[in-house]
Amino acid sequence: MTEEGIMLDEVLVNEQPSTDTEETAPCFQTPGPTVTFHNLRYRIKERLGMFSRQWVEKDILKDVSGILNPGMNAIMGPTGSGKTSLLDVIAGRKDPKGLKSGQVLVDNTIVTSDLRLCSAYVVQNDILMGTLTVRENLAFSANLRLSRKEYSSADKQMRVDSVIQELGLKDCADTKIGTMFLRGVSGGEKKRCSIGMELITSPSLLFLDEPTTGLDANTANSIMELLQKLSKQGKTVIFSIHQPRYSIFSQFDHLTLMNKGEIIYAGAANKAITYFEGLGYKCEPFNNPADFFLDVTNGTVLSQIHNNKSEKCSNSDEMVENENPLAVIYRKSPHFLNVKDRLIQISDGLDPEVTKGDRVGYATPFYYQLMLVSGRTVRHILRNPQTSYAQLFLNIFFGILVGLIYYQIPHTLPEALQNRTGAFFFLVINMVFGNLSAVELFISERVLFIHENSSGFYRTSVYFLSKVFADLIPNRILPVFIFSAIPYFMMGLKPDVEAFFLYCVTMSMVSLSAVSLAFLISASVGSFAMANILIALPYVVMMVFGGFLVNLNSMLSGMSWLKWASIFRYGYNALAIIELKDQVFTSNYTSMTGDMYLDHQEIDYSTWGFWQNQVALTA
Ligand SMILES: Nc1ncnc2c1ncn2[C@@H]1O[C@H](COP(=O)(O)OP(=O)(O)OP(=O)(O)O)[C@@H](O)[C@H]1O
Repeated sequence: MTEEGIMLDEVLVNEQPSTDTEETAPCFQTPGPTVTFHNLRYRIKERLGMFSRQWVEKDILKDVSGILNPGMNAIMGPTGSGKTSLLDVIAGRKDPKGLKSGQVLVDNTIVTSDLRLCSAYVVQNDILMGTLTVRENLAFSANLRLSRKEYSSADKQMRVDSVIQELGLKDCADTKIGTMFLRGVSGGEKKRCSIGMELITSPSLLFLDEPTTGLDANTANSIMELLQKLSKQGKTVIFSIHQPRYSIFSQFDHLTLMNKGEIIYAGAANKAITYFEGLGYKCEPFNNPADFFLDVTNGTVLSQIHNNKSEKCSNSDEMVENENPLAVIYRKSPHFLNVKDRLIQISDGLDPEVTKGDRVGYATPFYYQLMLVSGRTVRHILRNPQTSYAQLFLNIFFGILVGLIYYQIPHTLPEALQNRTGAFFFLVINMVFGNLSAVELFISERVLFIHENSSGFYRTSVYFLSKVFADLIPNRILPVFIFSAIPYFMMGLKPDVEAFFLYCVTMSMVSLSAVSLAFLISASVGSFAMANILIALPYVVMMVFGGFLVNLNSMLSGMSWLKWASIFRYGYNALAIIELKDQVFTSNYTSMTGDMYLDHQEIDYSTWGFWQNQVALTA
C-alpha cells in the first residue's frame, strides 16, 4: 500500500495551498465571550510519603474570582503560584473532583465541562504527530473537528489554507513536524501549528498554557503578536505566562497576578504598576514590569507604606493569619470590590436551568473518526517502518533458527517426542516474548491521545481500535504466519492441511493473547520502563506454569492453579494435540502412540479438549 493510496484525509493534504488569497475564507471572525469565575476553590490530595497511608490536602486555588473580557488576558505569577491550575479550571481541563466550590460562567451562563469541546486549548508542550507535515496535521484537525454536514471538503481545504496563511506557515506547510530521529520544523513553527490546530474550528475563546516557554525572544514575540492579532479580531485569549519581557507585557490588555493560589491583582495591565506603587512598591525606571511584579510577590522589593501599615494592620485578624498579605490587600481594594459587585449582579441574574455546552458532542461520526485515525496511524507506521521491519526480520530469523535446530524431526524414539515437545515450547516462547514491543503502543502516544481526546477530536474507543488494527495486521498477524510456516515444513511436522491450519490458528491465538496482555499493561501505566517490568513478571510466571519446565501434577496444590492462567500451557497443549494425536512413534524394541504421551501428560486430546485451549486463549 502506498502512502498516497491511504484513504486518510478528506482534505487532500498533498494538494498545494490555494495561491488565490481572495478565495481563502476569512477565519477567526466570531466575537469572543466574557468569562467570569466565581469563588473557585481547588484542592488536591497528596500522600505524605511514598508508602504512607496518610494524605494531606492542599488548596491550590483559594477562593479566586475574576472577570476576563475579549482581548489579551494574561495570568502571571511565580512558579507554583497556580497560574496553570486557574487556567485549567476555567477551561474545564482539571479533574472536577478537586473543585470544592465555585463556578465558571461564559457570557453569564453556566458552562458544563463540555466547554473543553467548544473552546480551544493550546498546551505548553506542542503535541503534534511528528511524522506528519504541518498541512497534514491541520487537515487532520479540520477533518475531525468540522462537521461534515456544515463543511464540504472544499470548505475544509479552504480553512486549512486560511490558517496556514494567517499563521505565516506557508513556507513550512509541507515540512514534517519532526520526531526524536527526524529534524522537522522550528520551535516557533511548531507552536504556530499547535495554535493552528485549535484555530481550525474558529473558536472565539482560546486558552494557552505558557505559549512562549522554550521559545527564543523573537519567536516568542511573534507568537504574542499573533495572539494579539486574534484578540483584536474580538477573540477572548486567556493564557498563563511566567516572566515575559517588556515588549510582550505591553501587549496585555488584562492582567491577573497570582501568588500562592490567590489573586494579588486583577485589572488593566497598564494600571498594575500604579496599583503597586499605591501600595508603596517602587518600580525602578527601565525595570521590566513583569520582573517588578515577580520581585513584589517574592518579597525582593519591599513596600515602605506596607511596612508601616503592617503595624497599623496588626489588629486585623485576617492580615495576621494570612501568609499572603498582598491577596488580603487586593480583596479590600476598589479593584476587587468593583469586580465583586459585577460578579454578584451576574450571579443574581443567573438562571441555573440555562447551561452552555450541554449539547456539544463530536463533530464527526464513529466510523469516520475510525477511518481517519486508522489512516493516520498507518501513515505513521509507513513513515516510521523500523519496528515493523525489525518484527518481520526477527520472525524470519527465529523461524529459520527453529527450523534448523529441529530439522526434519525423526519418528524414532526418544527424539521424536523430545524434539517435538521442545520445539513447541520454543515456538510458544518466541511467539509470546516476540510481542514485548506491544507494550510501547499506548505509551509512546499517550500525551497525544489525552490531548486530542480531551479536545474532542475523537472518541477513546476510536483511538484504541485504530491502534489495535494498525498494529495487529502489520506487526502481529503477518509475521505470525511467516514465523509459523517456515519451521513447520523445515521440522517435517504432520504433512496435513488441516493440521497446518490449526497450527497457524493456535500460533495466532498465542500471539494475540500475549499482545492483549501487553496492551492491558501499556494502557494502565505511564512509562515504558514500568511497562517492561510489569509485563516480564506475568510472562515468566506463565512460562514456568506452561507444563514443559515443571510437571504440574507434582506441584504444590496451592500453586498449581496458576497453570490455568498460562498462555504457554494452552498454546503448548494445543500444538501437542495437533501434532501428536494419532501418531505412532517407534524405537528398536517398542512403539508408542502420541495419545499415550498426551494421556501421560494429562492433556485432554478430545475435540473439546483441543478447542478449550483456543477458547482459553481467546478469553
Ligand atoms: N495534580 C496535582 N497534584 C499535586 N500538586 C499539584 C497538582 N496540580 C497542581 N499542583 C500544585 O499546585 C501548585 C500550583 O501549580 P500550577 O501548575 O498551577 O502552578 P504554576 O503557577 O502554573 O507553576 P509553573 O509556572 O511552574 O507551571 C504547585 O505547587 C503544584 O505543585
